[in-house]
Amino acid sequence: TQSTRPQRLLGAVQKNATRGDPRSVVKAIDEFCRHKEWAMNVGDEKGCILDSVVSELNPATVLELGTYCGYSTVRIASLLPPHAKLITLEFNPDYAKIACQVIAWAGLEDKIQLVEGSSAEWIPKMKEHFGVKMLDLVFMDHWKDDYLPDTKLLEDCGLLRKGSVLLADNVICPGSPDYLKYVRRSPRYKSQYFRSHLEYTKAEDGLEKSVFLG
Ligand SMILES: O=C(NC/C=C/[C@H]1O[C@@H](n2cnc3cncnc32)[C@H](O)[C@@H]1O)c1cc([N+](=O)[O-])cc(O)c1O
Ligand SMILES: [Mg+2]
Repeated sequence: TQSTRPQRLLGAVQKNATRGDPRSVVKAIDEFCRHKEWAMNVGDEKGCILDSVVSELNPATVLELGTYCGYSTVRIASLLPPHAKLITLEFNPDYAKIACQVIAWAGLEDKIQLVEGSSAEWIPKMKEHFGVKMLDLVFMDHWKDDYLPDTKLLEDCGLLRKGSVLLADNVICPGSPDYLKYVRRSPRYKSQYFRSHLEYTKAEDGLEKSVFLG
């Protein structure tokens, strides 16, 4: 039977990356996507912006929406301090299976909790189920139409505190216009656009970093 692109991406990790070395896993995926098959990872260029936001924030609790193959999951988790936790939500079981193996190859299972399920279902369960008090960082990279409703859900569930950071991928391409308008207009956020390019291409894209002001 035919393999899927995520399966081929995992194969490239297992072939070219060193077990337990997250940076080699990130590199292997970027090489695969740049030279073999494009895939919707945040990628190396926007990934550097992601790295700088994570490193500067030094978050204890991170939520990622949309794991896909686990590229940004591994990228973020490799920069977290010792007792920090990253919870990542993925509702496609096939993608979740691949991401789980990519995370294991990177040796980051102890820092990452991969949950197979939807943001709508699991955001309201964050506190009771994971003992999460507040989220320091939310990385949004799931369906672009869900960025805004999920942001409002995070607010309503009391998961954001003064200083919590929302970092959204693809605010230009494919774009999330309603989300962008909301965070840029709302007095409750201080928003900043980091201009970059769509992963592995020359098209414009960027990340929007929005600090919740409480
Ligand atoms: O469409 C894009 N991303 C959508 C990503 C979606 C991923 O998040 C999961 N998901 C969705 N709602 C969910 C709710 N809850 C959990 N997982 C969820 C999907 O199963 C998928 O794994 C995209 C597209 C391009 N592009 O150039 O076309 C570039 C990018 O960087 C992109 O991120
Ligand atoms: Mg993306």
